[in-house]
Amino acid sequence: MPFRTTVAAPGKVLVVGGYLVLDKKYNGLVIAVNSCVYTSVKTKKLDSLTNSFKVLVNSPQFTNGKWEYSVSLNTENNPPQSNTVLVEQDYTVSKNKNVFIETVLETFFGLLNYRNREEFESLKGTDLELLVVSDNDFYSQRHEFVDTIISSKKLSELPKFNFTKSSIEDVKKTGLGSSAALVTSLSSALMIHFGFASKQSFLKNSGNNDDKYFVHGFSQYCHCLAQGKIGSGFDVSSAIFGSHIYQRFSPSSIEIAMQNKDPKSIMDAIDPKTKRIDSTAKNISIPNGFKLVLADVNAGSNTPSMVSKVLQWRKNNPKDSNELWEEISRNNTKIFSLFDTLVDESSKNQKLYDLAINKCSKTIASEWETTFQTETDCLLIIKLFSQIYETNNKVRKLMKLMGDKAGVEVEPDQQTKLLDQCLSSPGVIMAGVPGAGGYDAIYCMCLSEESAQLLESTVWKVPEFKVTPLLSRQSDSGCFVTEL
Ligand SMILES: Nc1ncnc2c1ncn2[C@@H]1O[C@H](COP(=O)(O)OP(=O)(O)OP(=O)(O)O)[C@@H](O)[C@H]1O
Ligand SMILES: C[C@@](O)(CCOP(=O)(O)O)CC(=O)O
Repeated sequence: MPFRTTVAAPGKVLVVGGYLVLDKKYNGLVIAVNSCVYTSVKTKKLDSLTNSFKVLVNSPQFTNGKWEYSVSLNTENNPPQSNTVLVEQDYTVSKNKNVFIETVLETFFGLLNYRNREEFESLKGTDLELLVVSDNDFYSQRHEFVDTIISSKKLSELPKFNFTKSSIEDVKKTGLGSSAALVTSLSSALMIHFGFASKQSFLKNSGNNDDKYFVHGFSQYCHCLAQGKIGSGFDVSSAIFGSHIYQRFSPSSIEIAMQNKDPKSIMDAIDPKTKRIDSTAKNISIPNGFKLVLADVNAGSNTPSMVSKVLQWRKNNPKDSNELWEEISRNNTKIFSLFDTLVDESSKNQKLYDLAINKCSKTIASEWETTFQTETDCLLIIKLFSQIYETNNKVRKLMKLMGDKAGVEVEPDQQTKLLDQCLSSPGVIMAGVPGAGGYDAIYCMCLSEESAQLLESTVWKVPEFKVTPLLSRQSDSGCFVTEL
């Protein structure tokens, strides 16, 4: 067993396919970002043997960021439970539960005991020390600044893994999927540390493999169990596999395991050989030069209630909702195929592609075709850029319409105003509310670093919009082993 195992798992942005990705018939574009949650697992030998072993979790960015558990065999005899594992929190250390950490630990040590009782028993006389830290973008850093307008330069000068001065329960999150990244990094680190998966399978850019599939299934199961519901799972999928076109898994693939919670049912569900967890992660490249920029808008939204209202509307209006979702899906798919076409065009003629990027990054998207109609050499590429801009705006309108019909502010009017302003800034090709939408976040896709900086120094500085930039950018990588 290694001395210490550390895994980083990225946060996410669901750029295309919000809500539709809940239905296996549709898919979505999820982009992994370069902000990660890191979990480090260390085994500490003790001098004495005890009847259980301790797991000590430390999340130093939070005022109450410590949880302690004792792990032992369940000695209940009515009915006999000798093959189950007990994970009991020591509430003198922290009175609050961390359901995501506890669920992963219970599930993991149940599998460890199921695989090899002696190995489980051998853990007595050791402690397991877990360190969990997250890149600053996962949590609002507004507490560090007195002025309301916060620049990315000031954010970049903060210490890494900055103390939030808040409890984990009260911290304002930014929507990057902290629980999915936590569950994935913790699950991966434990599985590698105890030999359920190989370190080699999780080297950066190691590609997809059976070990990743296995840890993906385990992480999806734990995340759903901890949340008490089965979402689409796009966030755990991108935490494992990075950016891709995601199609959800069948909820039935983990329902029995979630009911029984026994190691055999769990292993049956997540076994890489049977591929019962039938989600797909199709690689997609973000076209050269496209820069994803994110911002936290100082307002909140309640994703679960938004999701339930939309699904209720869909249930009550099957014909209308199917027609609308089919139209949204056609446009989503058009964006995916335009991305692929642009990737081909840039590989065919990088010089011409870069010329088109250079021209369009200095002009507002609505004027590209008229401004450059005589630029015959790169006009094809410019028309492709325009199609992405127009198609994404069409998707925005259709998603806003869906929200109006379902009584959900998917793209509230004030977000519409902000997004339209963003698209009036030179070089901004796409803008939208990611995932479930609402008031709390926006993304933009810019054609150059300069256009991203201009956007931040103009539109995002308008006090009315209450925008705080995030530092995250798109990343190619899913979770990977690293050192802290
Ligand atoms: N660094 C961390 N250390 C320990 N637990 C964490 C950490 N980050 C997240 N968590 C766990 O994940 C929970 C947040 O999950 P929740 O489902 O509320 O948000 P989320 O949808 O993942 O949020 P967001 O997408 O905004 O990041 C926290 O309450 C905590 O239990
Ligand atoms: C609305 C939904 O499709 C996406 C939610 O995305 P986010 O948590 O708002 O980033 C729900 C889901 O896919 O589980």
